[in-house]
Amino acid sequence: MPVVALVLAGGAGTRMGRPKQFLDLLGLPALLYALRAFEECPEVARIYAVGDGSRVKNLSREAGFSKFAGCALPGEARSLSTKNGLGLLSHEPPETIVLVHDGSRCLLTPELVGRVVEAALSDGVDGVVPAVPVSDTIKVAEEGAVKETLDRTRLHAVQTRRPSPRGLARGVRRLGGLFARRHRRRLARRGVGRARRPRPGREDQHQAHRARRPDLRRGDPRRPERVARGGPELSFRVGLGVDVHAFSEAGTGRKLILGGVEIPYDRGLVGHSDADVLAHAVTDALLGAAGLEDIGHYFPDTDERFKDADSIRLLREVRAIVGDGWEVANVDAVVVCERPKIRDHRAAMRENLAGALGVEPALVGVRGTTSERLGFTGRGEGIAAQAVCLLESR
Ligand SMILES: Nc1ccn([C@@H]2O[C@H](COP(=O)(O)O)[C@@H](O)[C@H]2O)c(=O)n1
Ligand SMILES: C[C@@]1(CO)OP(=O)(O)OP(=O)(O)OC[C@H]1O
Repeated sequence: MPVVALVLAGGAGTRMGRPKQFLDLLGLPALLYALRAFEECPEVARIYAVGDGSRVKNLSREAGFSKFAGCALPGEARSLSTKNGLGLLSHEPPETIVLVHDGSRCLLTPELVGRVVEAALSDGVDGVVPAVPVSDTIKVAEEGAVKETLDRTRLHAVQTRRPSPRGLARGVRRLGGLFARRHRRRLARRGVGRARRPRPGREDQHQAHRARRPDLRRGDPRRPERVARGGPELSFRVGLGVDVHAFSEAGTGRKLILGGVEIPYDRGLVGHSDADVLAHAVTDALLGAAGLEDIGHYFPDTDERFKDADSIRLLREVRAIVGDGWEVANVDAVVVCERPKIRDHRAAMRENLAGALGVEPALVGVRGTTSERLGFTGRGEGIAAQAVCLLESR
């Protein structure tokens, strides 16, 4: 019975901000590992894909793969991509087993593919999913209250999409992919048809962003975030922000704003905006971590729109510019001045900054220090602030 793979590689990576299947993993795109697992599995005769045809084809050619047989365009939804892919299989014999796989699940091994095929070939099986037993305690909660603790001996965490619907190609040819799927579901609702059988998977077969291979532990220089230096493919990025503002003369009525908090003091800081030196340092740290331009690029001090601007609002705008592909792991900031002492305002500052960043205040540190009367901060001429921001890709 022929076995073919259909690798879905057309996702835009909306949640992560870029296509996961092309993330750099030890110098190679994640997708290549998924394709290789099928290439090296003797049971698989051909590999089809859904995605950017020329990119997938080049990847296969450069890797010397011999089984690549064609690529279909992605659809707007995952189900439509699968349908497009299944459309490529019209010339395959009706009894073909189709291994449908998500191309971003790159730690698949030829052995696991082989085990799935073996299970799919056994009698009475309609489909197979690789899964691992759940080791966590799973509770059902409603409105914050625990309702039930599930019996985990019955639970399996499924590691990939439905990989081997036997005869699906035949169904697709006759009925169209979506109908075939709906048809199957209707039968299942009625209790007709055969259940999909979970197949023992391996914990390390998860998607790229959840990879837990024991040989790629944190600190190992081969971990993806370490090897892809400097490029946009890093999983973590750090940024540093530094800012300085001079004190106004006493009695001008200029407010002193730090981290969005108005601090009672006889002098404020001079600036085009509200001169919130702390918010500016955090903003630049965030921009730096995201590999973007600096604060002055987005909010020029020649633009009247930013005259006396609320810098916490500007930080919120920058957080939106950075986008959902990055999660703020944490921020830490230091304010340098002899006076005023900021210790009583730190909690409010952390709350304001965290609110603009869309994270919990616990992830934003703010501390104050003097410069032991040295330098311009020591002479009370102004305030300096520094911040670091760590971003983690989603
Ligand atoms: N602007 C400041 C400066 C200092 N603090 C607090 O005082 C502690 C001691 O500062 P040193 O510079 O003398 O080490 C510092 O750890 C802060 O708790 C402050 O709140 N605001
Ligand atoms: C936010 C802005 C807007 O003019 O604030 P400024 O008060 O000018 O502060 P600075 O830190 O010198 O530069 C950042 C500017 O983009």
